[in-house]
Amino acid sequence: MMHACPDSATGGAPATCPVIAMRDGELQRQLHHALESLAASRLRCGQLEAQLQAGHRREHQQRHLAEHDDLTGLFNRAAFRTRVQQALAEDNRVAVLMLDLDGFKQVNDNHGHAAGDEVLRIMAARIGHALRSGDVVGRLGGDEFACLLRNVAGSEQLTVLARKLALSIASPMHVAEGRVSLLASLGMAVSPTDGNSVDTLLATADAAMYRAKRLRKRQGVTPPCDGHEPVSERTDAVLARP
Ligand SMILES: Nc1nc2c(ncn2[C@@H]2O[C@H](COP(=O)(O)OP(=O)(O)OP(=O)(O)O)[C@@H](O)[C@H]2O)c(=O)[nH]1
Repeated sequence: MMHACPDSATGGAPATCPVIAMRDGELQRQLHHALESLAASRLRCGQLEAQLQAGHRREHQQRHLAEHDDLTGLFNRAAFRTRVQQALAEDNRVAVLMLDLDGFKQVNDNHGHAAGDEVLRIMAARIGHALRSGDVVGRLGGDEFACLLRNVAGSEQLTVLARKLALSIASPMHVAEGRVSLLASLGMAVSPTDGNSVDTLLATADAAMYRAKRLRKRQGVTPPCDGHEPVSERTDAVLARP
């Protein structure tokens, strides 16, 4: 059966429309085919979207692995350095606080390596809790941690933080059915006073930390001292300068 359909090209005059002219069965077959293609396309779109999301997840995981320390979940040394670099490019006053546990080796020796791992995880969490939400914490290796503080207001803020950290770290913990109480030696450097590069800031904070450690060892300081004295000395010395 032939149908007439309006044709705008002929000014609305009826014209023969070959598609409509097909048999109803043929139209249904083509409609069915079109719907099948549509369903297949939707399925393919869904599969592509899932593949894309899996790719993004893999990329995110790989980036996370590349930037984070497995044991504590903190930034690793390279990622921490990158954050310091970014902070120096954006902020005037950036402080790096370096921290190394004292006598940590004894934990491994006395309680086992797994207990040592647990202590490192607990210390990482304690350091994170002591900081503001925008601050950055990294584990530079072994029992050495570093904090990056941006928009540092002044020496008082750093002194308060150093004491808070030292006290938090020193509080006893229970691991492997034993009680562990450790101190940490801290050192810090502030830009621009102590330098404007990642290397200088980290090296200055590191040197300050080792001075604090040497001092502590000379003094034979042991827990339950809160361990902040060398830090406040260092803080005052750094921030007293114009
Ligand atoms: N459990 C555990 N131990 C580690 C890890 N990484 C490093 N260590 C150990 O941590 C210790 C760090 O060495 P030191 O800093 O010299 O030990 P310390 O007793 O703290 O010495 P001081 O800093 O001089 O007080 C070494 O014994 C390492 O084997 C780790 O991921 N897990």
